[in-house]
Amino acid sequence: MLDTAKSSAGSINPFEVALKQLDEAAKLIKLDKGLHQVLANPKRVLTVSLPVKMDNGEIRVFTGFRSQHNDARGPYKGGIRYHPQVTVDEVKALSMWMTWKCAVADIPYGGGKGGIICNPKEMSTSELERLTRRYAYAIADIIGPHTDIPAPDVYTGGKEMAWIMDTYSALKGNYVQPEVITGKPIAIGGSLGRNEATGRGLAFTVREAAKKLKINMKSATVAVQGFGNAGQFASQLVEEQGATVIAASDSKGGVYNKAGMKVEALRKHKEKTGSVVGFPGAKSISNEELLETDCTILIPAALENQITAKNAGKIKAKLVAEAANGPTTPEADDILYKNKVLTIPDILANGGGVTVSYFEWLQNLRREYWSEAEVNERLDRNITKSFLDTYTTSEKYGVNMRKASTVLAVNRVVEAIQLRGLWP
Ligand SMILES: NC(=O)C1=CN([C@@H]2O[C@H](COP(=O)(O)OP(=O)(O)OC[C@H]3O[C@@H](n4cnc5c(N)ncnc54)[C@H](O)[C@@H]3O)[C@@H](O)[C@H]2O)C=CC1
Ligand SMILES: O=C(O)CCC(=O)C(=O)O
Repeated sequence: MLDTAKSSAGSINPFEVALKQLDEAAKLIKLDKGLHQVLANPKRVLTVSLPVKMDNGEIRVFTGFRSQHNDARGPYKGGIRYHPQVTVDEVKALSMWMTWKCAVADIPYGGGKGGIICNPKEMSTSELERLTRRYAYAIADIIGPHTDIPAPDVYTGGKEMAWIMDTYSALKGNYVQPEVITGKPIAIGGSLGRNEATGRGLAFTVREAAKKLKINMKSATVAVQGFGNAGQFASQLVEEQGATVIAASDSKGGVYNKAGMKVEALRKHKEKTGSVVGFPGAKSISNEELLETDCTILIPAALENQITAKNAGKIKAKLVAEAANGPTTPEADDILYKNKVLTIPDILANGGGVTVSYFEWLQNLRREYWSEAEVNERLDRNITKSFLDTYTTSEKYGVNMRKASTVLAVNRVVEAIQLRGLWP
């Protein structure tokens, strides 16, 4: 049953979007009906109530979720999102996209995702710690180093991962188990390069797409929606390839300067003021206007359902590189394809994060530490291959990159299901 509540990203239900994308891929590869059903349903969705004592002494009960979509290729893997409008269907969609993402990256994981309905911006650090530990306690029996390995997502990061690792380790044998979670601070087993990995992977896919489209990165202009972990590093790394960032935004609004804005200066401004808004020399724009900016590369790096049938026809970029999960609806995909805008889909473009999470997990299991150069080289090799695999699939089927990446992923997951014999 579909949840009718709004998600973090508005009124379009992300799970309906994910199901439609699956339907389209299933049609292209003439997928068996039973297997289609298997893939349309997460294997398990856990909802938990999380009582937390707030700083003022009141008890508040939060709701949390963990959706485990498919583990045919390996343990469930995926981040945890804190947002006031998280819904169960959003988490289900995100877990399905994780299954496809890990298959496109060809790393041995399935897909999972978690979320808590809360507003972390209005909570103290100690309230967030009590909430995170309560959540870790509530999901401890379904996560684990070989079953389900969480990671950061919107409004979570190293500190939440550290609390989850600590709570899980204390509960399950009382010895340190860093391999239960990725995206940890370096001092407790995090990997060098993980913090930048989503943006770095995206920049590698942009480099490859620019070659195909014959875009000269030195004269390319960039608009980035969402200036958090993914958006900041993505824009910094495309800037390093020679491009100029002319528009950026966050939840409070956006800024535009035709002459360009240095990413480091934008980051410092956001660090100081809490937003990119008010960046010296730039004019204010809305998040909607940012998407329609006249630029070469558009990087949606915030939430789902930003490019829809309403505004897709107004996108002027030649290339859309999706750092966010689910920023484009299927109707908008068709419009962009018709208008010859190349979209590097989320499950390919932002796969750098989970790929380096995989490297972190390997390092933890072996109690090893890799250099940042080694992490980045491996990421480059891996994501470049995924880009080329997807591009070849899109040519083979004559479809856009989203359909190609979903077909590639579904074929890989189905092969694993069939070999293992996991029939319904
Ligand atoms: N962090 C990671 O490793 C990965 C993140 N992603 C995806 O990237 C996207 C962003 O995640 P992170 O950067 O990790 O989160 P974050 O919490 O670091 O940053 C989120 C940013 O989005 C902005 N934002 C929130 N609502 C917005 C709105 N309505 N319009 C414009 N901006 C808005 C926030 O102000 C913030 O700057 C999400 O879709 C996430 O699922 C995907 C793969 C990996
Ligand atoms: O690093 C990971 O395990 C997953 C990150 C994530 O949630 C995502 O790719 O959407």
